[in-house]
Amino acid sequence: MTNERRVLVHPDKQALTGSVAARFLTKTVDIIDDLGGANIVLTGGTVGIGVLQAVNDSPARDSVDWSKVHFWWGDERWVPKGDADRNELAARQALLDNIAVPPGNVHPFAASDELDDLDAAAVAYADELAAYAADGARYPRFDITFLGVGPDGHIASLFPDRAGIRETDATVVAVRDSPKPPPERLSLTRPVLNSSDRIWLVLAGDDKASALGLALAGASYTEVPVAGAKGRKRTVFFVDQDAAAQVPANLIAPSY
Ligand SMILES: O=C1O[C@H](COP(=O)(O)O)[C@@H](O)[C@H](O)[C@H]1O
Repeated sequence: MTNERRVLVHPDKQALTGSVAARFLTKTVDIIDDLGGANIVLTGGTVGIGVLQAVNDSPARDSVDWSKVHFWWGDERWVPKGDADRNELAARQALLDNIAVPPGNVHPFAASDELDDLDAAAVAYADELAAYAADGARYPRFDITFLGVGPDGHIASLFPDRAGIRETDATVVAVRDSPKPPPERLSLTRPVLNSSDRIWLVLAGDDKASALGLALAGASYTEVPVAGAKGRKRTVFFVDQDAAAQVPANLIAPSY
């Protein structure tokens, strides 16, 4: 098995989200068969939530034993629990509220009306990760990590030329200077994201083409964070044609 990065191009965003949803359902069933359970890291963003909606709409949705799946988040915006900006809320509305996942298997970051302090929320999530880790580890084995990608190349809440993307010690960072609103956020760090067996990046639209092209051309991950995303076994970019506009043809794998 190779862990080279692959780019799978789809005609449009709807085809992309449907295809990723189908793969996700099949792969999750396989992971549960092999390992007894699955840890999935979710993303916010338009395509990430579109994938969850497509999973929800799939006739195969209930082929997964959701009681064996734990859901985590790669990042969260520091807003109140019911705020429309919250990645957790969007994921719950798109999928999690509609499947038989036990509440204790869902691991959201704290919200700004639950804890006073952003640093305390980062520590709380680091503790939650550690509570589900194998002996001696600081976070669980992650099977699939979804990442959206911003037009500036950010992944999770790790932004270009900010401290978070350089962090290699902490598992969770408090972000206070996000160039994309809201400014305060929480994020897993790059080593934790990259510990995942599979990273599935999901992005669509011509505003993402430059970041994707630069990342695949070898840009520095401190300048284009998506360039530094690499899973232990697989790293797949699921993109639409618009986002793929600057991807070298030799990197595009057949997707069907
Ligand atoms: O703020 C965020 O943005 C990115 C990408 O979002 P998109 O709407 O441009 O696809 C997302 O991956 C991240 O989780 C989120 O907090």
